[in-house]
Amino acid sequence: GFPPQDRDYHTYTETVAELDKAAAEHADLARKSSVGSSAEGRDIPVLKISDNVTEDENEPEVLFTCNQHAREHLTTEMCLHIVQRYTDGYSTDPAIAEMVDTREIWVVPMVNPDGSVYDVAGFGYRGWRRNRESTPTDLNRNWGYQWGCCGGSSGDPNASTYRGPAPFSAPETSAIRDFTDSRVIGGEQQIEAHIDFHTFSELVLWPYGYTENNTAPGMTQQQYDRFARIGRAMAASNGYTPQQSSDLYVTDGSINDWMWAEHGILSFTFEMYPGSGGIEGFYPPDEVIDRETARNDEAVSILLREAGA
Ligand SMILES: NS(=O)(=O)N[C@@H](Cc1ccccc1)C(=O)O
Ligand SMILES: [Ca+2]
Ligand SMILES: [Ca+2]
Ligand SMILES: [Ca+2]
Ligand SMILES: [Zn+2]
Repeated sequence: GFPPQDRDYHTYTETVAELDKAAAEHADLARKSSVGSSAEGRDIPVLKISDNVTEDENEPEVLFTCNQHAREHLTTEMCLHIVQRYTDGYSTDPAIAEMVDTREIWVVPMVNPDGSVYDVAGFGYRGWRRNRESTPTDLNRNWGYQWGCCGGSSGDPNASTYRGPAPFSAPETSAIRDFTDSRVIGGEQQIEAHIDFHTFSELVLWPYGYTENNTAPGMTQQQYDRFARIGRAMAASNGYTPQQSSDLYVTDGSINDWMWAEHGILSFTFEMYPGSGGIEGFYPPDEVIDRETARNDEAVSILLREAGA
């Protein structure tokens, strides 16, 4: 578990309990289900938030994924903050109620539960990034669009950016893939927009990551411009720096490239607080959780509104 001075961070067990609590306290708005299991057999839960939550209504759907990278624990808090805000806030905030009534929101607070558990299981933080397969995979290099194409990942099983032996070889990425594929109804992908939360550097990133070109097959200038416009609007609200992800460095097999190219989902990465630092940047004190999760409230609202536009 977390050390006493950081006890406000949620462990896997506490995260699952939070989702169960939200579903129990707001049975009309929130329902927990599973997208599958991790390498070590942990359930990977997803919470759906919407009015008439047991009905699949014809409303734009939006996905939030967190904690692909084990040590990036602030992202789990970000997803749990979204859960809390859009359930508890329903009865008090008309803008929240409007979004919950007219969208279907999916939240996956822990994509990589095994890695998250492992990172805090020792006598101090382990700085762990990948999953906990026998040969650990960097989940954010294991997605199947342009997998391993372009020097944006490693084929070395010992490397921190090891892409795995094949696309979707990791149970965690294949679980989220299957869930996303299942949201194609009548030939139409119901999910319109997505944010994958990471730490750190305070950035809003959009695809493609595999190429430094702004346009490429499956990304026209108009589509790029829409990513940039929305990315810049979100960054203006939280003070992060907006850029194409390959402006940072080239990555291949990232979640964003697959979500966009495969499903046409407006998919962003947020790199949260802090803006800079060394390994300690992955472990901000729990005192910053409330401030640094609420910092993204407006950006989340922007994306939810854009999904219905
Ligand atoms: N969180 S991080 O330190 O691993 N950085 C991310 C940054 C990133 C995220 C999505 C596409 C390209 C790059 C990574 O996957 O390398
Ligand atoms: Ca503290
Ligand atoms: Ca609904
Ligand atoms: Ca629906
Ligand atoms: Zn990350």
